[in-house]
Amino acid sequence: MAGQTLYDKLWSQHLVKERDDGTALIYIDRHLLHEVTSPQAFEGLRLAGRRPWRLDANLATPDHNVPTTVVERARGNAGIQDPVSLIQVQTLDDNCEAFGIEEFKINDARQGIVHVVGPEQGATLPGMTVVCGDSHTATHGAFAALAHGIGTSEVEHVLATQCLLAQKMKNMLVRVEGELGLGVTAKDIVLAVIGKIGTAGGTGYAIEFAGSAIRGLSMEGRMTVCNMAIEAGARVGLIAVDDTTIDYLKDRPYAPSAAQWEAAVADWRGLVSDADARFDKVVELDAAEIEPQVTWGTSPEMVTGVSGEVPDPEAQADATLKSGYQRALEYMGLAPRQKITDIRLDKVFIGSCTNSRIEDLREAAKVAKGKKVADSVQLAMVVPGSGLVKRQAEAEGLDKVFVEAGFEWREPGCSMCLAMNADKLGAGEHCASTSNRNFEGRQGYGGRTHLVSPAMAAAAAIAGHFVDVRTLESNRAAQEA
Ligand SMILES: CC(C)[C@H](C(=O)O)[C@@H](O)C(=O)O
Ligand code: SF4
Repeated sequence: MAGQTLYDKLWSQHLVKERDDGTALIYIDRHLLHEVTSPQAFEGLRLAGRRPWRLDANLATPDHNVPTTVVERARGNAGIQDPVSLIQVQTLDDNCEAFGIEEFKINDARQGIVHVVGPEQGATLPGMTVVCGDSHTATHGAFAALAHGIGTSEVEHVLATQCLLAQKMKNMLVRVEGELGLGVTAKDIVLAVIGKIGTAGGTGYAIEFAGSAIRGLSMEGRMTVCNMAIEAGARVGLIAVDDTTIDYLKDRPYAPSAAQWEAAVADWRGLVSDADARFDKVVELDAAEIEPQVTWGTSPEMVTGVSGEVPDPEAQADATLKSGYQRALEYMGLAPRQKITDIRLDKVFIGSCTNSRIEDLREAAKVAKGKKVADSVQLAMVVPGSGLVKRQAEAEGLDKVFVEAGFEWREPGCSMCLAMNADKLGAGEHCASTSNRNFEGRQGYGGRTHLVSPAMAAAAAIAGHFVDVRTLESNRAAQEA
């Protein structure tokens, strides 16, 4: 028998029962909750007279609907101007209180985007099944956890039973070998993967990311990669356990300690695909060939290297592709063959569960240090992923670097990643954004999103248009030498 993939191992370790038709019941170790997808689930429990099955498996925090300005946040929930957002956040608080679920409320220092908070607390651990009513739960797979989004009715089911009806996925291996160029990051890797396989390329698969370029990433970088597996169509992204994983988790509040830590680590070491494991599909990329990526269209697969240009729809032989490109260029207000570096920005957003961790902020600050945001950029904002990321960044003086350069330094939340709170793009505005989705209206009605890495976003804020961050990096390297 062939060896097992990491996904196969995680699946079989959590399988409660599998039927002949392929439907299965799996056990869920960790359930994360936020205000958008939990209200009806709690209501369902209430109507059925049920209680959560295992309280300590649950952890909640509001993120999508929270305001991010200091003034509003100082007022707690009362600072939420939008009535619907206020109801959502207040309902989460009330439900967690009523059912006894731990919640990091709006002004708890540990509050933040649920996918930043879980790993930061060590609430996400290798070998776990992790679910949340949120598609970017794929992020947690960076820890060799089987993690994916679920719908609201499933949130209720998990709350009530700690189990989930699931179907086994196929196995895909995305191997990225070699060394990344200066200034090229995890975000560029995952955008390049999506550019290569498309937004439906991973449908039905659990993607394991492997190869020397992936092993060389920090946990922050690995989370960025797995975060966007869903944008490649795969509900699950995974990375095997190694020393980087283990070092990150040591002494985190929810991680095991003392003798239990040693036992856990011994166990976690086995969370790798066997050498003879078989994958249904294998995709390979050469890290050295990956440029800083910029999306030009209205889907993450509409992406190219910064040295490239907007494609010409007329040059597409495929009729569907041609009309898709035409529509995207029209919405984005871009011309065929326009150089990527000629795209001018109105706003810059550094944040979201893709890129709001400490390393992301460090990379952006490195670029912004001693520079000024271009006059033509109306708003450049940095939104840390959690209160603890914010605190760490302030301890390192990153907030000062940003503020001196003309960026706004905000309170943690999903912010301008999606138009569910006060931070929005106006119609027609171009935004360099470190988030993960760029479809029409994602950041505000008529808004035009360009997905990039934190360093690329910071560089665009300074220049007022996209610039190749590698030229800045090589300048700096030359100066330091
Ligand atoms: C609101 C939530 C259900 C949604 C998701 O599932 O991903 C959001 O987080 C997003 O990024 O679009
Ligand atoms: S930061 Fe964006 S992608 Fe992440 S959970 Fe919030 S809205 Fe979804």
